[in-house]
This record gives sequence, C-alpha cells and structure tokens, in this order.
Amino acid sequence: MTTRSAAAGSVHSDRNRGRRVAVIGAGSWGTTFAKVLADAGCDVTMWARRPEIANEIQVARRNSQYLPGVNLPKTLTATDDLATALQGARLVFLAVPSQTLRQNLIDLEPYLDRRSVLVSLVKGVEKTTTMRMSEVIADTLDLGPERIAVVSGPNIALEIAKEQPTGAVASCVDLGVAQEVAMAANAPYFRTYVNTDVIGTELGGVLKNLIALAIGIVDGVGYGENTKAAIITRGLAEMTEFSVASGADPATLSGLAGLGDLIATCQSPLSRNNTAGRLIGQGYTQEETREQMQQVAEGITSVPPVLELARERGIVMPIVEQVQMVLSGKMQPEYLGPHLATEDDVPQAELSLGSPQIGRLKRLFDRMKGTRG
Ligand SMILES: NC(=O)C1=CN([C@@H]2O[C@H](COP(=O)(O)OP(=O)(O)OC[C@H]3O[C@@H](n4cnc5c(N)ncnc54)[C@H](O)[C@@H]3O)[C@@H](O)[C@H]2O)C=CC1
Ligand SMILES: O=C(CO)COP(=O)(O)O
Repeated sequence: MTTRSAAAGSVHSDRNRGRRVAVIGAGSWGTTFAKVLADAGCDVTMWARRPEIANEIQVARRNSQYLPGVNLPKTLTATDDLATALQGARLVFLAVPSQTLRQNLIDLEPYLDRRSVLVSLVKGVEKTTTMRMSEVIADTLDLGPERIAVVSGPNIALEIAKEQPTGAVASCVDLGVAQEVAMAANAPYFRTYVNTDVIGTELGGVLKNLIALAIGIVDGVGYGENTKAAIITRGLAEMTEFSVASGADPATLSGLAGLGDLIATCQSPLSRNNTAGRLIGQGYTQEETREQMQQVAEGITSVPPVLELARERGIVMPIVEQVQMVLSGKMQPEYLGPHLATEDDVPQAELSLGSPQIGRLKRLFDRMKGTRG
C-alpha cells in the first residue's frame, strides 16, 4: 500500500525544510508525533529514556514495544542523550507522563536553546500541585507564555501511526507561535489548526480522560449505548463548565480538542483510559489494572486534582465524582450512572453510611435536579 506520507509529502516537506525539532519521550505518542513531524518534512530527533528504544528506532526504524508493525520514516533519528536531541531545536515537543514532566524539564534545561518553544503533548495535571502542563513548564523553566504551546485533539496514537487521517489544535497565547507549531505538524494525514486558548485546549485533553474512564467502567459492567451516550452528554457539560470556570473559551470545548477528543477516547478500544475503566468495571482493582496496562492512563492520576480544583471553583462534576468513588472502592461500578438521583438508588450495603463523599454526591445531584441534562 502506498502511504499518504509517501504519496503526498512533498508540499509539506518543502515548507518545513531545515526545521530542527526535538521530541522528548519515545512512548506511543512521542514516537507517533515524531513520525507526523518527520512526514511533515521537519528534521526530527527523538529522545528516549531507555537506550535500547533509541537504538531500535535509530537502527531498525521501529519502536516495537509501543507501535508494533509500524515503520518509522528514515529521516527520523533517536538518541538517549538530551544534549544531542535538543541541539539547534527551535520547537521541543514533550511527550512524557504528566507526573514525570517536571523532573524531565529540570534535566533538559541546561541544553535548551534560549529561543526554544516548549510544546506540551501531555494530557494530565500534576497531582501534587494541580497544575496544567503548560503551568508546570512556566513554573519549572521560568518561561513567558509566548514560549509555551500545547497540541491536543482526537489523537489515538496507533491510528495516526497507520496514517489514518485526523486533526489537532496547536495553541499558544501568541498566534504566530501557534501557527509555527501547526506548520511543523501538518502531515498529509494530520491537519493541525490553531487557536490562542491554551487553557481550553489543554483542559479538553485532560478532562475527556476522566469521562473515558466512566465510559470504560460502564462498558465493563455491560451497559450499552444509551448509558454511554448519557454519560458523554453530561460529561461534556462537566468538561465545559470546569474549563470555563478556569478561564477557557467554551467554543474550544465543542471543537477538536474538546468534543472531538471526547468522542475518540470514549469510543476507542485502543484508548488506555477507556481500557483502564473497563478493567475496573469488570472488577479488577486499581493496582491490578495498572499492572495489566503497562502504559500511561493519565485519567487515573488526574481525578483527585481535578476534583480538588472543581470544589475550589464551585463546579458540580457528578460523573467525575462517581469515577472517584469507584476508583477508591466506595461505590460498586454498576451504580455509576448519568442520572443517579439519590442515596436511595445505591443499596445500603454498598455504602459506608455517613460517608462524606456519598453525602456530597447526593447534594450534587440534588443541585442538578431541574437543570438541563
Ligand atoms: N498514546 C496516545 O494515543 C496519546 C497520548 N497522549 C499523551 O501523551 C503522554 C505520553 O503518553 P504515551 O506516549 O501515550 O505513553 P506511553 O505509556 O505509551 O509511553 C510513556 C513513555 O514515557 C516514558 N517514561 C516513563 N517514565 C519516564 C520518566 N521518568 N522520564 C521520561 N520518560 C518516562 C516511558 O518509557 C515511555 O516511553 C500522556 O500524557 C498521554 O496522555 C496524547 C495524545 C495521544
Ligand atoms: O489522548 C488520546 C486520544 O486523543 C489517547 O487517549 P488514551 O490516553 O486514553 O489512550
């Protein structure tokens, strides 16, 4: 089969000729995004923490642990040395787990070009500080917002690695920088749009993971499409209300970085958040689920900090609250629902009576009564 990158690459390649970029992280998304950038004509060097992964990419043009069966472009290079990866890179794309990003930034700072733009591809919040990734970058490297961008959208890595067409949004407060990032990431099968709403773009990617966990849980229980559609509908309202209260433009949440990513992640059996939820819905514990996954499911670590922020901002998030109760073993998966009305719906045997969480959930649902779905 002739790939799209082989068939239609030249226009993109010309625009990005000589553009040096680095990708930090060689898991499924870092490797896939590096392929997108290389197919867009950029000169890409990936940094892998593990030398054997850097070596396999460099020598065999494969990353068999994360993207089995995918051939990587010949123009892609990989190293386990940060200085080599970052040399001359104007754009530095970050694709590491959210909980390690701060340390990764500390490690790379000595080798960073003073003019580099840092682009987060990460869809989580830092558990200890509740910061979004762009905030972690600003905090750690003391950079102005015009040097920090994010890219987010309906981007299941393996589908994109197979060159199935989709899009994403590149966002920076400086529109010119967002356009530069979008230009670098415009491959024949991957179209990148721009906006200046960093908060909305970033939160869309974080929050859809929590709703995908809920979808996985009810899927694991055996519930069908009505339950899932109702959860997605209510989930989008929760995502939008939380994001707007955090300073986002509501329009962002109905675009690719919000609704688009929510649909992809809630529908795809390839989604790790969806898969983690399904295992929990089937009765596996959180620890057993983590062991089985062997990949990052950002939603699990994002639930507590998101709920902490929601409470501070007075936002009602019943779906996310219920996910938290299932994850912490306080509610059986089969009671997770879009319209759980009162405490009476959950058999007393399932409740530790007087639990502040159940009381809070009941109050949240009481507040929701009579409001739109
Ligand atoms: N896989 C996907 O489809 C997409 C993932 N993302 C986001 O990209 C981020 C990275 O996820 P994936 O690549 O999918 O995860 P992954 O589980 O496929 O790979 C994680 C990578 O991080 C590395 N890693 C682990 N600990 C590290 C440390 N201390 N320092 C540096 N690297 C470390 C692992 O070795 C591995 O290479 C996540 O925030 C995820 O939400 C965003 C869009 C799509
Ligand atoms: O962010 C993603 C799709 O846009 C990937 O989702 P998962 O992390 O659940 O696999």
